[in-house]
Amino acid sequence: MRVVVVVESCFGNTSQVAEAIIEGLRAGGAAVEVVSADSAPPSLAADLVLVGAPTHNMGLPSSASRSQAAQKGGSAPSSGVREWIDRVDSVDGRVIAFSTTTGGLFAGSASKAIVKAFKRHEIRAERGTDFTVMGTPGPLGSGELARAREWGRTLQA
Ligand SMILES: Cc1cc2nc3c(=O)[nH]c(=O)nc-3n(C[C@H](O)[C@H](O)[C@H](O)COP(=O)(O)O)c2cc1C
Repeated sequence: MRVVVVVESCFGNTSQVAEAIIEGLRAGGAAVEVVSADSAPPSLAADLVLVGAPTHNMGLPSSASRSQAAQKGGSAPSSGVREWIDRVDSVDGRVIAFSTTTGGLFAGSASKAIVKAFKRHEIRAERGTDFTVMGTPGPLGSGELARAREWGRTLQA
């Protein structure tokens, strides 16, 4: 199985989750390529395309929210998953979204926003799993990396 993972991250937590998912996928024999959303190509073809981002303001990061992340010590990529989806021509393969969130009732979810954004481009994406961070810079909640590895393993099926 060939997998492409498109990821955005300001403080590194979503990237860590992506790496753990990839470990799980590779343990099952998948060939996995990871690409940063700011340099992802407009057309992708794979058996599985995973798209992950941190939750900002209950949805996908924007240039304004990335600047806010940078003010809090994170990095601010010039563009991310939101802009990549806007310039996507085609994605051939099953698409599954994941995200990191602080959790709770009003946290929102970037994975939900990813599914909606693809829908606007008439591309079907499924909502995968959200992983919990303990605060804006992280760290990830206890056990979340193990859960990400396990999730990666199940995606192999
Ligand atoms: C500007 C900004 C807005 C945020 N808004 C939310 C939010 O609405 N809901 C939430 O769960 N987390 C929110 N967060 C926390 C992020 O989810 C957290 O920083 C992110 O998951 C960490 O992932 P990263 O290390 O990959 O950037 C926000 C963070 C920033 C910087």
